[in-house]
Amino acid sequence: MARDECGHPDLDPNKYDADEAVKIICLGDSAVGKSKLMERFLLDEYRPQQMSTFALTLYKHKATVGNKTVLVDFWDTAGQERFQSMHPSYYHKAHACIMVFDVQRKITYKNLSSWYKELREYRPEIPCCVVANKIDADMKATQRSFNFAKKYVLPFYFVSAADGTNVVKMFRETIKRAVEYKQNPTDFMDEVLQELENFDLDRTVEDSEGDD
Ligand SMILES: Nc1nc2c(ncn2[C@@H]2O[C@H](COP(=O)(O)OP(=O)(O)OP(=O)(O)O)[C@@H](O)[C@H]2O)c(=O)[nH]1
Ligand SMILES: [Mg+2]
Repeated sequence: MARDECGHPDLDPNKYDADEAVKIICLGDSAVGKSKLMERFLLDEYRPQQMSTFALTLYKHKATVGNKTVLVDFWDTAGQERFQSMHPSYYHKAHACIMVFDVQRKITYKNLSSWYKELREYRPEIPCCVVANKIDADMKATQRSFNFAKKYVLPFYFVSAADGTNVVKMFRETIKRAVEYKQNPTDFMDEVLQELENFDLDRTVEDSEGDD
């Protein structure tokens, strides 16, 4: 696979006429609705059939944050029945994470701690949010309290991929946080990467100025 200057295969903002590029990953047990949420946001479409994600699906999306055009790479993978580790490359250089559970299946909420633990092993500092999906099927769920998000001070959303409740809001806020993180990383390695990217950009500008 071709690698670009940011080190991501295909995540080169110049190629897509964007000012910035971010990678957002999605975690959670199988069948919690990760793929349906992406479909709802990206295609404004919801097909109710069950089809588990096989390996990896990548979606590209152009967003606007402030006055900047942002290229977003969404990574969607199958959540598996029991918790199993993701391949480290899934986490590699991610700028934000969406963690999903199904309000109708308690086990998927319980398993958030395993997902979160693994996320923090690879990406200790990136923004992460917790998403309670399928509230259309259980409206009472919104009255229950889910303390996981409070415990780790993470934004929390009640959503429905089926009827669209809160989906756009959740994705937009996550994209914004991903961009903020990329521009002001708090993880040492990410700071270095951002410096290198800025350095490359400066050099490109200087090079093109030299051409005149
Ligand atoms: N009622 C309801 N059902 C939903 C909602 N979102 C997803 N589903 C259903 O839940 C099932 C699983 O959805 P997927 O999006 O495929 O789940 P996933 O998390 O991507 O699953 P894996 O790819 O196996 O990890 C499908 O049958 C969907 O129709 C929702 O908001 N409400
Ligand atoms: Mg899926």
